[in-house]
Amino acid sequence: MEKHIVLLPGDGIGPEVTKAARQVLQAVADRYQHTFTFESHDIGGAAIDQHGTPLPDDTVQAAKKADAIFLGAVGGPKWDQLPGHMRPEKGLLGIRKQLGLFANLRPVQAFQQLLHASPLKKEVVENSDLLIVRELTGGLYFGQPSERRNNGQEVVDTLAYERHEIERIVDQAFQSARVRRKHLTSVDKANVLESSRMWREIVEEKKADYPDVTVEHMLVDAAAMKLVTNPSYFDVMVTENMFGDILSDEASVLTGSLGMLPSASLNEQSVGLYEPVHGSAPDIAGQNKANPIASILSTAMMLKHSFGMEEEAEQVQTAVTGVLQEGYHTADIDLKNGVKVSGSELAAKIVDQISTSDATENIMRCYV
Ligand SMILES: NC(=O)c1ccc[n+]([C@@H]2O[C@H](COP(=O)([O-])OP(=O)(O)OC[C@H]3O[C@@H](n4cnc5c(N)ncnc54)[C@H](O)[C@@H]3O)[C@@H](O)[C@H]2O)c1
Ligand SMILES: CC(C)[C@H](C(=O)O)[C@@H](O)C(=O)O
Ligand SMILES: [Mg+2]
Repeated sequence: MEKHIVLLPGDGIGPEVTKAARQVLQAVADRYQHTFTFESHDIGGAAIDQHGTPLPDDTVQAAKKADAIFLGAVGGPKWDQLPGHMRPEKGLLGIRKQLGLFANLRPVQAFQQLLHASPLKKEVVENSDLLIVRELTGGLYFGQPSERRNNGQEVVDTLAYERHEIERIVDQAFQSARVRRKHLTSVDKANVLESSRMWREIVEEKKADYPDVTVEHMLVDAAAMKLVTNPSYFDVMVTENMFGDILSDEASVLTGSLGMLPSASLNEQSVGLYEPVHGSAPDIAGQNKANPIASILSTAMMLKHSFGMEEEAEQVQTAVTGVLQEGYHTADIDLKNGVKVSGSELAAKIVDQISTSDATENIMRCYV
């Protein structure tokens, strides 16, 4: 198959992890005789420096024509003092909105090899395998007005949704639950927020269409607690944009590092942007310390969700697991008996497994 992939490396560790993602995609193309072509564009702080805007037009145009998009990360202290509309993060929010990427899938699985790397007890983390379905183009991130008023003495942000925006993300979550363990937890703050009460009503209406899925409602504060006390309770969680942002960083603790969590952002045509959940990590940028696994697993999501290449996606996941099994890890993973390597060394080991492994019968079920 021929596929054209737009790369948006961005800032901080973004370029380092994007390089790893590209190497993995190339290894998959070589192994399975696909042709993947790549084209890089600026976004975030890098785009501000080069073009004076966090989201140049040609980046959006290229992304619209691509078969899939990979994004590294945006942001950093260099641009933190810029006004809100000029910040690197606006580039990311802008591309999500312009491509209509409303469905953000964030799978979280505790790898057997890393159970001791979590600050949580092994017995708590074991068997965690959940999917956060985060609404990505509405809610508190995009509602208007969002401004300072009254000479800076007052401020407002707005949590707004139209019915159809909630319906489509809830449908997505039910569909995801259907192909997993058929247990959906809708997370909200219905004891306080009107938007959450409407969200609950819509989930209740939709459940008749998915009789095979068990659905429940949980308040976000309680969900945050249960996520670290009994994470294996959850299968699919669906929630508003901001709640999903916070819960997914919290959930990364189950895996041992934020550097492990991949994501896919899909629109109604299932065009996808794939990115690690983590940010630009300015504290370790340029030191070859960044864990590339979140990005590499994001390419597995791309292979599966945008290209329908299930076997290739499973191969990538098997390679990641294989390298972890051999004890290799980057500095963010706290393992006593492992072998600490740099980000590029870890990526090279994963690439090598993809290229040379003949383990097609021991291939992993693809959780991403
Ligand atoms: N999708 C994105 O582009 C994205 C996501 C989150 C934050 N950000 C931006 O990134 C900047 C930094 O934000 P932050 O520090 O709060 O969050 P962050 O995710 O960049 O980093 C949080 C912590 O996790 C570590 N970390 C993150 N990814 C890692 C990896 N792959 N390997 C090893 N360690 C890793 C960092 O070193 C840091 O200690 C901010 O400008 C923020 O807006 C961007
Ligand atoms: C950088 C920021 C705008 C972004 C978000 O909040 O969506 C990030 O935290 C994420 O999780 O992708
Ligand atoms: Mg986040």
